Amino acid sequence: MTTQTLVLPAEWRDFLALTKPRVMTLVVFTGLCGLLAAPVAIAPVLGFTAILCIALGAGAAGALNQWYEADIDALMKRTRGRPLPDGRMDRQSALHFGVGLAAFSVILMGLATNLLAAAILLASILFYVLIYTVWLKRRTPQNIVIGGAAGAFPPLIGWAAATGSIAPLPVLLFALVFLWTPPHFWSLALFVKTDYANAGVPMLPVVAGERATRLQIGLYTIPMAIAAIAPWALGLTGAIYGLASVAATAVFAAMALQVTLRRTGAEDGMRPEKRLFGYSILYLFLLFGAVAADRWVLA
Ligand code: HEM
Ligand SMILES: CC(C)=CCC/C(C)=C/CC/C(C)=C/COP(=O)(O)OP(=O)(O)O
Repeated sequence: MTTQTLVLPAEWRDFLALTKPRVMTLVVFTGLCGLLAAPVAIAPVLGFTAILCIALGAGAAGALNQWYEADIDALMKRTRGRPLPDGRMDRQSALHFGVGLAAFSVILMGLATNLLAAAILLASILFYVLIYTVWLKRRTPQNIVIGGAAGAFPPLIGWAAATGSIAPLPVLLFALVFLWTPPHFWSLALFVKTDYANAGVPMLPVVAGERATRLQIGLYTIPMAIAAIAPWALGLTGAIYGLASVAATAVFAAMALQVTLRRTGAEDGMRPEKRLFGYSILYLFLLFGAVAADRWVLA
């Protein structure tokens, strides 16, 4: 299989895989909801273009991330089937694809909407590729705390595309995704710890151990919950978001508390950790859906 694929040119499916399409659906959704929550109606064609640019920019960032880390991806079970470590694509194609797509997305964003949206899009691509992937990921277990900011920019980009400015609501949505990232990632890291240890990536459970990681999940959930409920508490959103954020955050907090209080997950195959990780994704979909619904359903 590998010998045959080595001589084949990469297929479009491999280029698609390079963009990490599953993770990026939520990134794009938060951008879309940031755009929809803005108090001005953007022309549909421009709104669509802005979201397309976020998708292409996020995809470009994913491709450049895979270009840079083909070596560690080859060492992890979860990632070794990706186009580069599996030998289905050469590194130069991935680099050209990533740089080309990044440039295209930022330029198109600037032309279709405004410079502020284009600048934040460029900053998030650079942040994910340079700050997270190249600089922090292999050096410190705080990699995802700082680097995670990259994934929190899309609501700001969406809002900026619609309004040309930023405001308290998208800043709080940025804070929500920023503070959500540690519990999201560390709950997963608890059950794929061996993979990271094998690849020599200093993720928190590898470096500080399981107990410390569980505690950090619990600790980050507190400011995350405050950021989640703040938009409603401050009167920036309405009842739909208020109800959704309080209910969904209570469930998140209960799950995170369970994970925090356990000493080990050895006896049940890390079921609560897997449940928290899965729910973390649904949680952001729910909250961002509610922000947009509040503006459009109750308008
Ligand atoms: C530095 C920050 C983050 C790290 C290290 C991280 C890491 C991961 C990893 C390793 C996975 C496993 C599955 C896979 O590779 O497909 C995953 C899944 C996922 N992440 Fe994150 N993540 C981060 C931030 C985010 C952000 C900001 C979002 C969206 C707003 C997000 C959305 C998702 C989604 C939707 C999945 C599930 C994908 C699937 O169904 O396969 N992540 N994340
Ligand atoms: C332009 C824009 C909006 C960019 C957003 C990019 C971004 C921060 C996306 C979410 C984070 C993500 C895919 C983390 C994967 O971590 P990893 O790279 O360590 O995962 P891996 O081990 O699966 O490669």
